[in-house]
Amino acid sequence: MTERIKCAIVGASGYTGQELLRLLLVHPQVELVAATSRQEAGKPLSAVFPRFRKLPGAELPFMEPDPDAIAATGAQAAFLALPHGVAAEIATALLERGLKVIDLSADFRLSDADVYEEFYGHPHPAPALLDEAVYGLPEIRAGAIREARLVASPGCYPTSILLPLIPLLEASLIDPATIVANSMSGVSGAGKKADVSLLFCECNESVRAYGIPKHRHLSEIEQELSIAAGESVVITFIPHLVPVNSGIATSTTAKLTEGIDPAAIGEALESAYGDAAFVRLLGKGGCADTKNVTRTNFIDIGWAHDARTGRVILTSAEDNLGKGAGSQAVQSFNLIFGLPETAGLQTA
Ligand SMILES: NC(=O)C1=CN([C@@H]2O[C@H](COP(=O)(O)OP(=O)(O)OC[C@H]3O[C@@H](n4cnc5c(N)ncnc54)[C@H](OP(=O)(O)O)[C@@H]3O)[C@@H](O)[C@H]2O)C=CC1
Ligand SMILES: CC(=O)N[C@@H](CCC(=O)OP(=O)(O)O)C(=O)O
Repeated sequence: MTERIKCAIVGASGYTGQELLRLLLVHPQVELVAATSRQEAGKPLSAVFPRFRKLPGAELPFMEPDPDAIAATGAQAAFLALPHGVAAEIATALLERGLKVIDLSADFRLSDADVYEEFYGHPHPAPALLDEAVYGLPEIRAGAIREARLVASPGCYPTSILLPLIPLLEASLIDPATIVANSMSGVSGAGKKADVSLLFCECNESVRAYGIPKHRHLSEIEQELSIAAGESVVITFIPHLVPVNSGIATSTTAKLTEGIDPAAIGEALESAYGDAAFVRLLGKGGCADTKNVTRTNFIDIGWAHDARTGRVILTSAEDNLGKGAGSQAVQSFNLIFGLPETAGLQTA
């Protein structure tokens, strides 16, 4: 049997950290050697998360997020499930110690430090690493991810918007100036923090838009759409909070390019993702539903064309903690280490 790859999860007590624990504790090619939390340091994983009791590795104690101590465990790769700002500092220290880093935060997703400062409100903590970081959408950048030392795993909303749109923009099937994306996210998307607006009675049985008109995810969405379109793209993005634990449903519309047969939409999606392990195409008229993707690494995508308005309608669904965060990061990890892309991720 080949040696298992030693992995660390930094920020393992939060929501995406817990999702990474769920996947990596049973990943056939991984040995989890470090899991950090300042608040839970010293306690075994199983004491903090009883759902992991009796799984191999569940008695590993949480440790402090100290880069020297993490490197001393022999970890070859670190998943960072930390707040932005904090992640960049720890990433720098771990890269210096020879680890590969898969960062779930927004710190390395933007290639321009000025755009980071505009959207995140503080100067970038490690601008020298921005050129090297690879935006970790495996369906689009598998080749670069395989060679990467530092992967910036995409945000949850961006994944659900970018994957349906990129093939259409690359083939000039839609007008980039007309894109509108409405997304609905479960509450775990906000992380495991005390915040009055996230209390049960503030969210349950209620739906609200937020973050308009310039949610911070617009920065990476527009960056990646602009690359696909070969021109600067600016879109309207309206996120909503819905009373479910996890899952993102996104509905995106854009005008079909004049003279294009609507059937080209389905053909472009099929050509881009027909062989993709984790993209499930629902075809014309298909409406993606979060209940089919939660706790998986799948994203489901459907499409329609409204002849009355000339607009294409795309629907997509993913788990914000899965394809939108933890499992997508594991998909990149698999590519970096030359494992089957699906290793440890075939859950339903
Ligand atoms: N939730 C989601 O759906 C998604 C989240 N993301 C991004 O992933 C990252 C993690 O998100 P999420 O899991 O939701 O966050 P949580 O708030 O749930 O967890 C944050 C984790 O980081 C640790 N942490 C917090 N502050 C520090 C610090 N200063 N130094 C070291 N460790 C710290 C916490 O543990 P402790 O305080 O005990 O140290 C905890 O383990 C964020 O950047 C988020 O934006 C990306 C995609 C989707
Ligand atoms: C519901 C909810 O609050 N969602 C979060 C998205 C969190 C996230 O994915 O953060 P990054 O990708 O930027 O790391 C938000 O809107 O801020």
